[in-house]
Amino acid sequence: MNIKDFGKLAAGSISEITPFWGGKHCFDPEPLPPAWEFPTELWPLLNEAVAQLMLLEGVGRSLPNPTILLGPMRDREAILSSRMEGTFATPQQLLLYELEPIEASTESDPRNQFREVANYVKALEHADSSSLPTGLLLIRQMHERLLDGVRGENKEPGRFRRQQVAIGSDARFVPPPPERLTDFLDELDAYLAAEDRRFHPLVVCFLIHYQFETIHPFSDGNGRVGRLLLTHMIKQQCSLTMPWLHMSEYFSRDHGGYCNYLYRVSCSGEWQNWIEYCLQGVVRLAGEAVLRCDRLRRLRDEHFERLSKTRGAVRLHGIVEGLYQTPVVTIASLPEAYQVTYPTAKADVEKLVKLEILSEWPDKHPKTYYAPEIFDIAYEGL
Ligand SMILES: Nc1ncnc2c1ncn2[C@@H]1O[C@H](COP(=O)(O)OP(=O)(O)OP(=O)(O)O)[C@@H](O)[C@H]1O
Repeated sequence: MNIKDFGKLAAGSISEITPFWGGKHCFDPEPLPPAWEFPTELWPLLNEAVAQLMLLEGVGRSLPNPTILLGPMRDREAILSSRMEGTFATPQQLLLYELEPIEASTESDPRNQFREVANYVKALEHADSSSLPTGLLLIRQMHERLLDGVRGENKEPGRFRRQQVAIGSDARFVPPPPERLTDFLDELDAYLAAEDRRFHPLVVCFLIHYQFETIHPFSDGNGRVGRLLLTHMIKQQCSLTMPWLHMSEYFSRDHGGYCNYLYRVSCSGEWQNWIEYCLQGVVRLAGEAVLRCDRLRRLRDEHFERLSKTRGAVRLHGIVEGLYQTPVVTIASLPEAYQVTYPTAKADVEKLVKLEILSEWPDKHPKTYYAPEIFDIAYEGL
């Protein structure tokens, strides 16, 4: 860590630590809230971000079935947040792994990565269904789910770190040492539980995201858990009915830029730039999510229109609705989910293929079908 980067306006202090591969200095952040005032020139952007978020909430709430939007958004978040940290799965690999999770046999087996991405989805779902307040216990549970069953050293699911870490192979940033972690985490926990009326709740989420990443409480998974927490906080702090907004898609468009904004807060207290950058992301992503939702809703109407001309439409409706949650099925996966016999499930799939709602995925055994039109909208650009 280049301590010359840290000036008088730094959002914390540099201190000496026991030398390790990343040097002999670390950064101790000041507890939240920062000694910074939200500037009047950011009000129009904040208003626009909140308006876009509320529009997304309205569109989401008006959906006949919220999974139309939530399923694809969760998957996109899991894929992109993991990709930022070098864990890769394509949408196809994620969906097929979820359909049939086969354990990885070695650390280098790519199924390890598919599992981590699938775990990310589970961690999002866990946070959403948990009745725990947003605090350290929930954060540990998210970490536990994220790294559950993943092979590799230093994973320690659900445990705060007991060793020094550094960010980047060049140790560009060194978080506080493990012996001071409890103090920093207790302060963060207290801030999470408090209601800070000095800042808009949406702004509070981004202050906390910075603080969490700067403390870096785990030996692995900090980037992803920080962004899982961010999704959850945006829902909670902004009183959304569902976690509609996920920020990784925005951060991943310029990973270096995102990390630089975080770094500049530490070095020179550049809260304004960080918050402005995040609010711009909210405007952009919420707008994109509204459009995606609109396209999925119109496609759903069109699918139901196609179904209305077919016998057995009521049962097929249920299957098609399920495709908006997960656009991939095997015949064998249907009988239990829809209380039908295997021959009925087979006939249903054949009807959906005829209606061009399902297509067979090439070279898959057992035969696997997916909904190409849903897939293209849900995973566009991934
Ligand atoms: N200068 C910085 N200050 C604070 N946080 C930062 C800084 N630079 C990057 N980060 C955060 O740290 C994350 C990466 O940290 P690191 O490489 O240690 O990941 P990790 O703990 O292995 O987590 P994961 O397994 O999710 O990658 C980034 O995605 C970003 O959220």
